[in-house]
Amino acid sequence: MSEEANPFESLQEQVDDASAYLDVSPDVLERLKNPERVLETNLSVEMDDGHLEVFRAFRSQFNGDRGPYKGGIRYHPNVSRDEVKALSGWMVYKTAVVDIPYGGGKGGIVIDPDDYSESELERVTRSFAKELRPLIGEDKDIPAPDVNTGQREMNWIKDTYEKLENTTAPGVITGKALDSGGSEGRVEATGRSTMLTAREAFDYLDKEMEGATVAVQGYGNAGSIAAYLTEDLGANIVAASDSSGAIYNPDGFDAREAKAFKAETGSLSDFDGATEEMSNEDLLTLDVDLLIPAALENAIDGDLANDVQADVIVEAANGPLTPEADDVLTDRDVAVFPDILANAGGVTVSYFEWVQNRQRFYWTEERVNDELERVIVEAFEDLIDAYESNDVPNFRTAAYVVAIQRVVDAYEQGGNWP
Ligand SMILES: NC(=O)C1=CN([C@@H]2O[C@H](COP(=O)(O)OP(=O)(O)OC[C@H]3O[C@@H](n4cnc5c(N)ncnc54)[C@H](O)[C@@H]3O)[C@@H](O)[C@H]2O)C=CC1
Ligand SMILES: O=C(O)CCC(=O)C(=O)O
Repeated sequence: MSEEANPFESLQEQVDDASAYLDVSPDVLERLKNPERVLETNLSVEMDDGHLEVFRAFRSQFNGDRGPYKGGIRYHPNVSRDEVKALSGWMVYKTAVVDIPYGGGKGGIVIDPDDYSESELERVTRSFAKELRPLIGEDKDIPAPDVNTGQREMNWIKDTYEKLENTTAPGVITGKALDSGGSEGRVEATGRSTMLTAREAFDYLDKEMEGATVAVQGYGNAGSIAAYLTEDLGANIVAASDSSGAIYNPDGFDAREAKAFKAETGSLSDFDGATEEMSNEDLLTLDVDLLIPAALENAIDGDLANDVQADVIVEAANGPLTPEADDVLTDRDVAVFPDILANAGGVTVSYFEWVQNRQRFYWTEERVNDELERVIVEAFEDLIDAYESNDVPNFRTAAYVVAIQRVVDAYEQGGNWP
């Protein structure tokens, strides 16, 4: 196994690769590769037994040329400054490729939420919200969920912000519960964009989705929903994994039942729809029609990429392939459809949530899903146009060509400000 890639360096390499196909000056390129600012703070929080614990937390505001900074907040022991910088950069190019009026940001706390009670997590989250308060706002920076955060944490942040500001501002954060100003369809939105990208990709590549075999790495919000929506298209989910291991059934299993089993027991192991258990690495190298990495960065590195047998990869996770893996898979003609499009449903429906919050007028789930489908299909078409009209090596570079041009246009149209 090669040395773990630094996600921030991976992002920078992706931007460099695509900029070579565009007329971008070296100084503008520096802007495109580095965050505008990063908050790094220590949260001192009282635990249930009275002792104080300190948690390192970050918020990176990468680029705001196209609108307010936008992006999730992650709770994970491996959160680092460089990871948050990378994730915030990917948000810039994600919001640009689907052409919604946002920049990119991301935050995180170094914490394993499984080790803390709900009241401790609430105090940690409210403490982070207090630190974030000067930076965030409905027109400034709008956080959202990511790994290990969801409606509960978003509601705590909204409540803290509104109390400190003595106002109502539901659009300060997205991914909220419905009763707190959330949007229909947000919970499913990330997986839905992965399904839509896979559907469009199979169509473009003249592949049949009916009966296609699918393996999903990471069976959380993004992965499990991508799995059952792809199953609804006629595909056969044959393997899935979470942090405790992978399950497999060559004849396929019911993706919704697997999700319900994990929700009930906390893991996929012993799910009776599976015929065998396997390692996470074995799942990633299964001979399937479609592989959906939906866990964390660097799931597939250059070494493992040589063993990947899937025909098509659609990335639900952010940054699951290292640049070396990309090179190997490009050489091996494996079609990779990138994260910045394939998981953009989350931020797109976050945008719809924010629009609804600003208008105090709420949409039906059908309207949300129809608008999301329109956005993803149009973005897919833009990506294919860029792929076919530039001599780019793969779909990722094509997506960045589209996205970078939009960010550069917005920056240049802004004129000079010292
Ligand atoms: N939740 C959202 O709206 C969005 C999430 N994403 C990305 O999707 C990915 C997953 O996020 P969520 O589904 O929200 O998180 P989640 O916390 O709901 O689920 C993550 C899943 O990955 C599993 N996992 C962790 N390490 C693993 C490993 N080494 N092998 C296999 N499984 C492993 C966990 O057990 C869990 O089932 C992340 O890269 C996130 O940034 C991207 C866009 C939006
Ligand atoms: O919903 C959002 O605003 C951002 C979701 C997110 O963090 C992501 O797309 O990686």
